[in-house]
Amino acid sequence: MNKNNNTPSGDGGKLKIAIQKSGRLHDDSIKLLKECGIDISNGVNKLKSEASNFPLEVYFLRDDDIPQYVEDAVADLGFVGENVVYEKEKQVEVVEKLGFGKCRLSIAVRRGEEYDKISSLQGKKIATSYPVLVKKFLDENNITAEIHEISGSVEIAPGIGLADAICDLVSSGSTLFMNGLKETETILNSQAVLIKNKNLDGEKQNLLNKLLFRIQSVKKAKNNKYVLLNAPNDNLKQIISLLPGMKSPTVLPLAEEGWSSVHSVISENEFWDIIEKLKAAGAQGILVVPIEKMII
Ligand SMILES: Nc1ncnc2c1ncn2[C@@H]1O[C@H](COP(=O)(O)OP(=O)(O)OP(=O)(O)O)[C@@H](O)[C@H]1O
Ligand SMILES: O=P(O)(O)OC[C@H]1O[C@H](OP(=O)(O)OP(=O)(O)O)[C@H](O)[C@@H]1O
Ligand SMILES: [Mg+2]
Repeated sequence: MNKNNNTPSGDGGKLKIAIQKSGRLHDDSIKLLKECGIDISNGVNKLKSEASNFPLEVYFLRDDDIPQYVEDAVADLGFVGENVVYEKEKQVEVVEKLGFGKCRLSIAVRRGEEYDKISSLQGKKIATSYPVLVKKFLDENNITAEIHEISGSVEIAPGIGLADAICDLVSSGSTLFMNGLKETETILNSQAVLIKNKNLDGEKQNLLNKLLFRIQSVKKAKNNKYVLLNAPNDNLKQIISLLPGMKSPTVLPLAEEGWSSVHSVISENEFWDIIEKLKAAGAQGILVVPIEKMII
């Protein structure tokens, strides 16, 4: 592998990003690039695509292979789950959490089985596709157990006598439930992240900074709502004090005397709390609008 081909002369200075070809992260990865204003054609069975309006080339790969490709500078960047990044232990840098592909890596045992604490795993056989992370977890807790590596359908293992316990990804818990298992320990909380090669040249780092700026603007917008409301002037001060806004709320007079229209931005976390207080303070006609991009 020619590691020097990530120079401006090697590939015209284009950033190369690896995303999952198909599976849980594929659609959200494409969607995020789109929301960043990057148009890529995504034809069926196409393994490589070029953005028409950003110097970016997209490779569609199995998610397990992405950290290796990024370490080797075959790709400069990747969108991949933290679970895969930390299992593969490749020399890559995690740049940004992306807010999708949220799940956890958990130990589970048969529902009827007694399980008090981690020591219940002592001497047991654990089936998993994450041997590195499971070994680390067991070592940290001074547990000796046998790890049996399998590449998929992990939840079936206890039911067919292959193992006493499993360690696999969980989100809704329905796969565990349907296989008669109960979750007993979470060993990692995971979401999709942006990873980068550790030796990007200056030109590619500049492009990455541009992409990152767009990603952060999209993420911020998703975490905030634009709120418009009518406020009686008598209570205007109190209502304004409840609203953070990007600098401070916008206040405009309404046609009806004694009333103002107030516009502001509220973060998702404190949204319902603030709305309740606004209502109590006399705000009326509250409209909540999604924000597409947020640049501070
Ligand atoms: N149930 C889930 N909910 C949310 N995110 C998940 C879930 N399961 C997996 N993920 C995340 O999505 C990633 C891809 O999951 P997927 O099941 O598509 O992987 P895969 O079968 O290994 O795909 P590939 O064919 O690319 O190897 C996981 O590594 C994890 O980060
Ligand atoms: O808690 P849940 O919401 O049920 O999700 C958990 C399941 O999701 C993932 O598999 P996926 O459905 O992606 O299929 P795969 O095993 O083919 O990768 C994971 O490996 C679990 O089996
Ligand atoms: Mg995979």
